[in-house]
Amino acid sequence: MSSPTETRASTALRQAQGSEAAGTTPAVHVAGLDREFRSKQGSVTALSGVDLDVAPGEFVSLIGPSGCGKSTLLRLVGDLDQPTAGTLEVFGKSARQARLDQDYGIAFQQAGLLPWRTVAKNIELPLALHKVGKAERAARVSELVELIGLGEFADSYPDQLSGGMQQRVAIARALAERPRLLLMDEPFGALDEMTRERMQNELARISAETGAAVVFVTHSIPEAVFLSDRVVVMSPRPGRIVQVVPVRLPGEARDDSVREDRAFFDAVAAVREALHGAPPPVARGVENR
Ligand SMILES: Nc1ncnc2c1ncn2[C@@H]1O[C@H](COP(=O)(O)OP(=O)(O)OP(=O)(O)O)[C@@H](O)[C@H]1O
Repeated sequence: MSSPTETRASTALRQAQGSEAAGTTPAVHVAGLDREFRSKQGSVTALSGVDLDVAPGEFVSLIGPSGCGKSTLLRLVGDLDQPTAGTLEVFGKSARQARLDQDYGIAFQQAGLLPWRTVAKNIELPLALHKVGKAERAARVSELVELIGLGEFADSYPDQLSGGMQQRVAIARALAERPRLLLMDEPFGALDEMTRERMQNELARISAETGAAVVFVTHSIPEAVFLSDRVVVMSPRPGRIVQVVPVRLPGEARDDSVREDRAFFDAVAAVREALHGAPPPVARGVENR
C-alpha cells in the first residue's frame, strides 16, 4: 500500500517498473479483443482488435465517442459479458476467476444503493454476502466511512444523502473487499460540475491511498486527464484504440491546483487532438468540460 503523500502516478510508475522487473502480471491484459453483438436485425461490432495492459496501481481512463464500446470493454473485464475473440486476463486469471476471487470492485453511474439499508449496511453488503465475521465487518465499515468522509452518516439511509454522497457510498462498497482493481463506468456522470470536481479530488486521494488499479470510463476530457496515468482514446464504432496519452502532472497530489497547471492544459489538448484525429463523428458524446 502506498503512502498518502505519494502521488498515484509515482505509485503506478513504481509498481509498473517493479512489475516489469519482477515479471509480475498486469492488473488487466487485453489482446486482440473483439466483441460482436448478433441479433435478428444484424450484427454490431462493438470492439475490434483491442490491445491494452493496465499495470497494478495504474489509473487508466477510456474515452471516446458515444457507442464506441467503452462500457462494453469494461463489462468484459468485469465478467458481465463475454468476448467474441481475443485474450482477456485480470491479474493473470480469467475474468470469471478474478470475479470469484473478488479481485475487483465495480461502481457505475447509478450508485445502486439499497434504499432500505443504511450507509453502513450498504457498504458491508459484499462482506456479509461473503460471510465475513461481524466484528471484521464492523471494523472495515468504520474504516471505509472515514475514507469517504461520511463517518457521521453511517446510520443514514440513501434518500437522506445527496447524489455525490451516494456515489461515495457506492465507491466505499466497491472497495469493501480491498480489491486490487476498480472498474468505474461514468460514476460522476449524473453529478453537477462542482460536486463532480470534488468527487474527482476524492477519488484521486482514495486511489493513491488504496493503491488499487482503476479502469475508468468517462465522456469528460478534463476528468480523464485529472485522474489518470494514461488516457486511452477510442475510435467511433467499431471501437479500437486510436491513441494512448500518458499524463504527467506536477506535484505530490492531484488536487485543485493541478487543474490550473500548464501540464494539465497540455494533456487536455493532447487528448482532444487524439479524439479529433479519429474519423468523424468524433465530437458526439464527448464533453470538453
Ligand atoms: N447487449 C447488446 N446488444 C446489442 N448491441 C449492444 C449491446 N451492448 C452494446 N451494444 C452496442 O455496442 C456498441 C457499443 O456500446 P457501449 O455501450 O459499449 O458504448 P459506449 O462507448 O459505452 O457508449 P456511451 O458513451 O454512449 O455510454 C453500441 O453500438 C451499442 O449499441
